[in-house]
Amino acid sequence: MSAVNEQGTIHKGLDGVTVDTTAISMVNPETNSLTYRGYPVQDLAAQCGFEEVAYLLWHGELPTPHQLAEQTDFERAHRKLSSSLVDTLMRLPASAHPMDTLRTAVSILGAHDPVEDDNSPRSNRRKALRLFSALPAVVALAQRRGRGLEPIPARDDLGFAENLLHLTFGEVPEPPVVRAFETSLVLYAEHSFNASTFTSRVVTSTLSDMYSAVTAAIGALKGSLHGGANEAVMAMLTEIGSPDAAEGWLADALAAKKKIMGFGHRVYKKGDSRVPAMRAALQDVVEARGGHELLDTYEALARAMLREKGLHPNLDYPAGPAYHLMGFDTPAFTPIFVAARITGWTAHITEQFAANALIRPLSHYSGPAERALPN
Ligand SMILES: CC(=O)SCCNC(=O)CCNC(=O)[C@H](O)C(C)(C)COP(=O)(O)OP(=O)(O)OC[C@H]1O[C@@H](n2cnc3c(N)ncnc32)[C@H](O)[C@@H]1OP(=O)(O)O
Ligand SMILES: O=C([O-])CC(=O)C(=O)O
Repeated sequence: MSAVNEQGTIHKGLDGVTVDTTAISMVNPETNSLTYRGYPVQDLAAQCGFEEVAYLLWHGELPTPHQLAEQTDFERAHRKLSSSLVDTLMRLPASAHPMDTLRTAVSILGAHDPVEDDNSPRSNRRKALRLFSALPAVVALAQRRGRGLEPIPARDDLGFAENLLHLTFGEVPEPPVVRAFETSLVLYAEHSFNASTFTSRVVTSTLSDMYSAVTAAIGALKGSLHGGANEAVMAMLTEIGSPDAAEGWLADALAAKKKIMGFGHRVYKKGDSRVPAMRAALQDVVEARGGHELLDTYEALARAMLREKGLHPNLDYPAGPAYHLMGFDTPAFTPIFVAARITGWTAHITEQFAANALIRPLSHYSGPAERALPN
């Protein structure tokens, strides 16, 4: 929504404002499409591993086998968290949300990086890979801790997605579940100037460091209007309970002026480009694991929402129930989003450093006119 006053147009929420260029991804709401460096995201999800997509986002091209092997060697060698980091994370209050654990972990990783203040492209490339490598162990630690379990060691014979699943569950699930999980990582990896990515670019624009920018981005992603919606979707579907209850539940929620989690989007108005691929991945998980009633509830609510509000699901809508059926506890959902989006965030931080301008918008003052202090 924008409003004009004597000081110019106010673009509340920066709605519709183009603030910079990016060569990383393109969201096209007219065609409901999303490309990473020119490649349609659904093609990447179908044909590429998450590590290749990470390389593409960082470097602009898909890797050669040699380039991928180099990246994989680094990633597998840096999966282990230091014992002091594990001790600190395990001492956080049991009530801490896993997103707080992740935010703290990134902050500590920054404090322990010996060249933290060097913002050269080479150094930032190393930092991005270091975060990418370490985050699965933090995601898994947070979920296991919630279940009263100790962390377990990474397996360096497994790919990124399989290793994250192994670290969480102590075993690698059946191939359809692994594929569905990897699809979700590819779909979650990048989405232009969304709120958390923009946050990371704002922090970067002051010439701060990558760890600070990522720490801030995690905070922005946690909110339920952004990444936190995948957790809120699961809470909502659980509360609805059955397909028959969806219509009545929605009528009550809309009458109470509630936002329905997992629906609507700032940019897409005709449907989120990533939903068809994630809906298919959810179907695969249901076929492998059961959950037909949950899927029917999902469909019943989506139908009612389209009819009542004309709103389509966003990526968080299928991702929430898919993660639930894979066995993740709900508070692990947004942390998984972080483990995927670290690729997009760090690509944007690097792009921002390469052509930086301090991000500092204006505001229209609406407080009292200038006045004298009381005597
Ligand atoms: C990966 C991601 O981050 S995707 C986004 C995840 N977030 C969610 O799923 C949370 C639920 N969705 C929403 O809150 C919104 O759709 C947002 C925040 C994603 C986008 O919001 P905006 O672009 O600011 O649109 P805004 O909130 O102004 O909505 C426009 C209208 O649609 C309505 N609307 C939009 N989304 C919803 C929703 N999920 N439930 C109910 N009404 C909605 C608004 O109430 C508003 O109606 P009004 O004009 O009568 O007041
Ligand atoms: O683009 C947005 O505003 C939110 C979103 O879908 C994402 O970050 O993946």
